[in-house]
Amino acid sequence: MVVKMLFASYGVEKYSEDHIESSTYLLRYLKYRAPEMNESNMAFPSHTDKSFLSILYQNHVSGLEIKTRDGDWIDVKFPPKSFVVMAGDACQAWSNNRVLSPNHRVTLEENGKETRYTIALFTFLSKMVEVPQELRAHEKF
Ligand SMILES: O=C(O)CCC(=O)C(=O)O
Ligand SMILES: [Fe+2]
Repeated sequence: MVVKMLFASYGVEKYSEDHIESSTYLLRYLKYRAPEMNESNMAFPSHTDKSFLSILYQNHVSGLEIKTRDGDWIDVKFPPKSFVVMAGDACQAWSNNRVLSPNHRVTLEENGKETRYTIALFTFLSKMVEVPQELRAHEKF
């Protein structure tokens, strides 16, 4: 569904079925216990995902931050029971840099007591990433 919407928004929906058929999936469960006294609150250092898309679901304990194109770190607010969809490096390559695969990290509240749980579903392409013909011109940065 997300792939269909993404492809449609760039006018290349006709490639979405083929893309979905070539997708593989990895599900990861993450547990972040609250930092102890004098322990770093950087629970997951800054990185980009290598996936095509990353779909995240968290419990009520926040902590995910994303770096914008302007270099500002912003907190990601998950409304209750919602998913966050983030582009990975393969999506940035596929879109010829139109979509940003953002740097992101997880920092926990200094005096927080609660454990953060996340479920992350990563989608990957089982073949070489190919930029659709329609997106090849006008490379965007
Ligand atoms: O726990 C999160 O919200 C992010 C996890 C993450 O960035 C990852 O597993 O690559
Ligand atoms: Fe990540």
